[in-house]
Amino acid sequence: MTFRIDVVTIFPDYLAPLRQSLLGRAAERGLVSVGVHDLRQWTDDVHRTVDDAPYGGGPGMVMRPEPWARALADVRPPGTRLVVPTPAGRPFTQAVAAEWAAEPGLVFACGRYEGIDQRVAEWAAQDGPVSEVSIGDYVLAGGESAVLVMVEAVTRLVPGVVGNRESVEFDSHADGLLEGPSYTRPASWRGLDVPAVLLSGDHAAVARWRRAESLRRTADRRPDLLAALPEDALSPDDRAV
Ligand SMILES: N#Cc1ccccc1Cn1ccc2ccc(-c3cc(N)[nH]n3)cc21
Repeated sequence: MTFRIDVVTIFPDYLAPLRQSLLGRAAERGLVSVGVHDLRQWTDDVHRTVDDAPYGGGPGMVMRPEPWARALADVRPPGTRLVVPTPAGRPFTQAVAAEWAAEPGLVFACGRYEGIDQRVAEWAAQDGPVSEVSIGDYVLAGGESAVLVMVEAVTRLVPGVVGNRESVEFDSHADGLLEGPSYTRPASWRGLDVPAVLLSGDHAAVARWRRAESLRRTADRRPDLLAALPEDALSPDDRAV
């Protein structure tokens, strides 16, 4: 089953990286297919206008609803989730990425200016789920960068895309915690040594150490994640860290 991704934008070249590396190989293998569409294709004036002044006044311009409705009617398979990046969205998280990776595909609407007329999201909800999401608490100039981030996070979770399943199952955030530190050769480098337990060959001790480091790092850098863990997520050993 091919995971289908369509992106509608006024800057199609911005999405060129979607053809590279991991996603490129996944596309060649038929696991993922990507379509990028220029919104201006669905305008009907000589200037190919996609924006207009905001009702109620205020700075900047807002994207007109009609070109979006025409584009989505052509591009979006019925029932496919429409993802609209926005600074005012719900947080996009690893859990959301995993949820979406199990669906048949996604359509992304990349806004620019001050965003897209809100009625587009309302209208689109008639034909399937609509998710207005934020990739972080900062304001970008448009949705394209957010789409590159989300496509990368979602497609690496599509079965078969990442060869070694373990490398995604032990991701940061996969278990609600940050992953701990990683090391490789040499064992001693510029006076800095790899923690001895990792050289011990004692797999149980390594697993305990890694869990402790993950908890320690999460408590230090993201106490909010620790607080959000379900009650039964931490063992007595965990609480001793
Ligand atoms: N909307 C809006 C907006 C509102 C005020 C000022 C500037 C913009 C720019 N903009 C237009 C489209 C668009 C899409 C996504 C983001 C976005 C997502 C995250 N997580 N940060 N920023 C921003 C976007």
